[in-house]
This record gives sequence, C-alpha cells and structure tokens, in this order.
Amino acid sequence: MRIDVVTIFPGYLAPLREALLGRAIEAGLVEVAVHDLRDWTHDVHQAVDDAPYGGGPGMVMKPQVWGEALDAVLAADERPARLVVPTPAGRPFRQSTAQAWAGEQRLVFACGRYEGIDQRVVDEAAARMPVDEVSIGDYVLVGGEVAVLVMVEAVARLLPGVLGNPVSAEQDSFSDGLLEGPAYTRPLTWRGLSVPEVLRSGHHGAIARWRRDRALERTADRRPDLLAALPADALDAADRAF
Ligand SMILES: Nc1cc(-c2ccc3cc[nH]c3c2)n[nH]1
Repeated sequence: MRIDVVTIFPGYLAPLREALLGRAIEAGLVEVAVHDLRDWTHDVHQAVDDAPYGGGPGMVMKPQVWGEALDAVLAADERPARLVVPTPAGRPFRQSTAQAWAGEQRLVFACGRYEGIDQRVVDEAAARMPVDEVSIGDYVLVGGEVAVLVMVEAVARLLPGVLGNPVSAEQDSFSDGLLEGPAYTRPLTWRGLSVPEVLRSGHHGAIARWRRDRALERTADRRPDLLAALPADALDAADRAF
C-alpha cells in the first residue's frame, strides 16, 4: 500500500516514521509520502486560504491549490487511490473502516486546516475516485493531521507483516463487536493486588469463558451501544447467562 498525505504542516506527520510503523516503512511493507500543500502555491505569500463566501468566522482552504496538489500527487503513481478527508462533519471512522481501507492499493489523505477545504475539491475528486469524508470522533481538532495519524496507524497495523503477532489484529477490541477485557502480566501480586486465579489455572476453557465474561461486562458498562448493535447470533447461551 502507498499512503500519501498532503498538509501545510508536514512535520506533524513525523511520528509516522517512528517505531512499528517506521519499521514497516523501512521494510517496504507500506510506502508513505508526505507533501507540503504550499508547494502548489504560486504567489509570494504562498496563500492556501481565503475568506468564506457567505461570511462567517475563519478562512476556507482554496480549491485551486488543493486541485493542483491532488492532481500532482495522484499522477505520481498509477495505482488507483481512495481520497480520505478528515472532518468533524464526516462519517464515523471505525475499525470496520480501517479493515476496508486495508485492502486498498493506495490512500491519499487531505489534511484541512482553518474552517476546512472548499467543498468543490471533494466534489470534483469524487467524480474520478472514491472519496471518504470521515470523523475520528465527536470532538473538534484544529486540523486533519492528528486524525490522519490515527487512521494511518489503525490501517497500517492490519497490513500483512506489520504486526509481529498477526493473530492480535483479529482479537482486537471491536473485531468481535466487544471491548477487550482486562489484561495482566507478572508479578503475581503488585501493591497488594493479585492476578485473577483463573488466569493461572491452566484451564483454557475456563480462561476463555472468563475473558468473554469480562469483555461482555466491560462492553455493557462502557459501550452498551455496541452490545445493542451485535447481530442476534453473536451471543451464545453462555453469553446470555452472564
Ligand atoms: N474527528 C475530527 C476531525 C476534525 C478535524 C478535521 C479537519 C480539520 C480542519 C480544520 N479543523 C479540522 C478538524 N476534528 N475532529
């Protein structure tokens, strides 16, 4: 997969080169290119924004600059791409979104700032490629860069070879519709708190049952909406007894 990010703050995307994802890039498991939107300005001030039609606070990002930038970035590789535009007004980005995007050959992320990007940029792009306007949560950031860091990490970890232990991608929170339960490691007792007995019993069936019960308990407590959204056959009799 190739990932391109267009932003006026390229430095914000530096964390993509760190740790697990950085190693995946070095290993060639994923390609990441970050582009400075101002490279496609032609005026001395490198203007990327202008006042909004209809008035109102703040500024809107200019369509001409974005159009030239996306044309150039898309032309740099022949692989078909999906354009992703983070926005508080977007459809929710979920684990299922990350799983769907993990199958793409190419993702191009457009990071807005100010009050966002002129809508015609999205509308014009949507005539020639798939475009997703997505939100990573119901809170307002100052720009799209942090949202892109979140989404790139969520997608890249699903790519073959990126995670040392690929099974964990399937046992993620949300992959079975439930939150993950609590996890423990050594020491057996820490500050007077001990690890639940069942986890040291060696009885794999009892351990699996305990973990499922803790996941159900946590999901019911913290995210009853996820429980309500589970398909009818997702809970077996033992789950229901819990
Ligand atoms: N989920 C979420 C996305 C954003 C976001 C995304 C892009 C821009 C551009 C200017 N402000 C922005 C905020 N906030 N919260």
